[in-house]
Amino acid sequence: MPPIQYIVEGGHRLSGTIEPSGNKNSALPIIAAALLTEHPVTLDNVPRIRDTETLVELIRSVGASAEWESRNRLAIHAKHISAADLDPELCARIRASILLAGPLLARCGEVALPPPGGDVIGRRRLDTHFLAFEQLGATVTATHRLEFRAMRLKGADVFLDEPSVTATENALVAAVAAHGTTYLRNAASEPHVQDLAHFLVALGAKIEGIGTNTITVHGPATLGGTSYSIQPDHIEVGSLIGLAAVTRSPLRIAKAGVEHLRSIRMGFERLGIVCGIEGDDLIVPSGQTMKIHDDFGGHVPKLEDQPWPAFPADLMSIAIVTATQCDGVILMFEKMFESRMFFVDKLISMGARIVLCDPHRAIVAGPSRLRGAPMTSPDIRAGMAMLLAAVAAEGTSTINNADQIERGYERIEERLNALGARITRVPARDGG
Ligand SMILES: CC(=O)N[C@H]1[C@@H](OP(=O)(O)OP(=O)(O)OC[C@H]2O[C@@H](n3ccc(=O)[nH]c3=O)[C@H](O)[C@@H]2O)O[C@H](CO)[C@@H](O)[C@@H]1O
Ligand SMILES: C=C(OP(=O)(O)O)C(=O)O
Repeated sequence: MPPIQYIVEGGHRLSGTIEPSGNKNSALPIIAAALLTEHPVTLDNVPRIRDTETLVELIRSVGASAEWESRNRLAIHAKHISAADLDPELCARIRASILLAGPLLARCGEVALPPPGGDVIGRRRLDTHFLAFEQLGATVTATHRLEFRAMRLKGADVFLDEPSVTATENALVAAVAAHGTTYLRNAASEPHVQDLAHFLVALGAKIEGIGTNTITVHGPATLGGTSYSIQPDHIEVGSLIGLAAVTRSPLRIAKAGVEHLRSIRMGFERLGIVCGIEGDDLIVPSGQTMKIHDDFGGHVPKLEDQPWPAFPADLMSIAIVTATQCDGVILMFEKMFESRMFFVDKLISMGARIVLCDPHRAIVAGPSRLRGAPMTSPDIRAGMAMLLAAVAAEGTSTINNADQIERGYERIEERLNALGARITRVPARDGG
C-alpha cells in the first residue's frame, strides 16, 4: 500500500454531529483475549483501522477464524489454535502484538513473540509484563524473541512496578486462566482496561475491582462465547473537542461515553473550553472564551498527564495544539514518553508560540495565527494534532505519513469533511 498524504485547505468553520469510533486500545486487547475461549465471540463497534486489521491477521495466523460480518462487526472463533511462529513483520507493525502473550500462554502453555512495534514516542519498556508473568508462574526469556512458558499458571499477589496499561491487560488475561486467586495491585484502570475486564466477565471470568487499582481475579474460569460492543474512544472524543476549539466551531459529539470524560473535560476547561452534556452526547459550543485559567494568585498554570483517571498521555499532543489558539500562557508537562513532544517544531514553523523546555515540558503562549505548512506525522496523536492545526490554519498544508493517523482514527478525512473540513487523501508522491 503506498504511503498516504493529506492535503488540507485550512480556515473553514465546521459544524454538525459526529460519533466517535470504538476505542482502539479496547479493541486490541479484546480481540487478543478472544483467543482465550474456544467458543465464538462477536465484537461490535470495532474500529476498522490499521492496528485492528493487523491484529486480525495475527490471530488468523495462529489458527483462529476472524471475519468482518459488517464494517465494524468482527466474528472470532478460536476453536483450535497453536502459538506457532508469529510473523515478525506483522508483530513489529503494532505495539498491541504484545497482547497476544497472555492469551496464547494461557491457551497453549508457551509462546514465542517477535518484538512488538507501535508508536515511536520514546523507550517503551516491557519489564512490567515480564514481572507479572513471572509472578503468575511463567518463565520469561527475552532475547531476539520474547519467550513465555507455563505448564500451569498460578494465582498470585502481584504488585506491578508501574501501572502499565498493556501489562495490566496481559496479566488480567493470564490471571483468568490461572489456578487460584490473583490480586493485581498498582494496576492501570484506563477505560480500555475496564472494557477488557467487562469483556472477560461476559465470557465467564470472575473479576472484582474493575476500574480500581487493585483487581482481583478468581481463576480458572470456565469460559463460553459472547457478543460484546466496544466502548466509544475517549481519546477520539478529546481529539474532537480540540478540533471544535481550534476551528471555533460548534460540534455535537454523539454517544460520547460521557462517564469517562471527567478528567478530559477538566483539562480542556483549564484552556477555557467548556463542554455541555445532553444524555450521552457532548456538546462543544462555539463562542468559547478560550482563555487559559491562571492558577490562584495569577501563577502560570500547568496541564500534565498521569495514569487514569487523570488527564491521559494520548491527549497531550492535542492539548498542545489547542493551547496555541487560547489566550494566555500554560506549561504542558508530558511525563510518560521521551519523544512525544518533538512534533511541536512543526507547530512553531506554522506560527505557534511554543518553547520546548526539554523533552517533557513545553510552554505555550497563545493565541497565535497558524499558517499552512508541509508536515510529516511521527505518530498517531502528533499526526492528529497536526491535522487539527492544518484544519485551523490559513492556507494549505500537507501531512505526509498520514498512515500513522489512520493507525488510530477510522476514515477520519471522510468524517471531518462531512463536518465542513477540506481534506484530500492521496497516495504520497514523494514517498513521504
Ligand atoms: C495499545 C495501548 O493500549 N497503548 C497505550 C498504552 O501503551 P503501553 O501499555 O505500552 O504503555 P504503558 O502504560 O506501559 O506506559 C508507557 C510509558 O509510560 C511510562 N509510565 C507508565 C505509567 C506510569 O505511571 N508512569 C510512566 O512513566 C512507562 O514507563 C512507559 O515508558 O498505554 C499508554 C499510556 O497510557 C498509551 O500511551 C498507549 O496508547
Ligand atoms: C501510543 C499509542 O498507541 P500504541 O501504544 O499502539 O503505539 C496511542 O494510541 O496513542
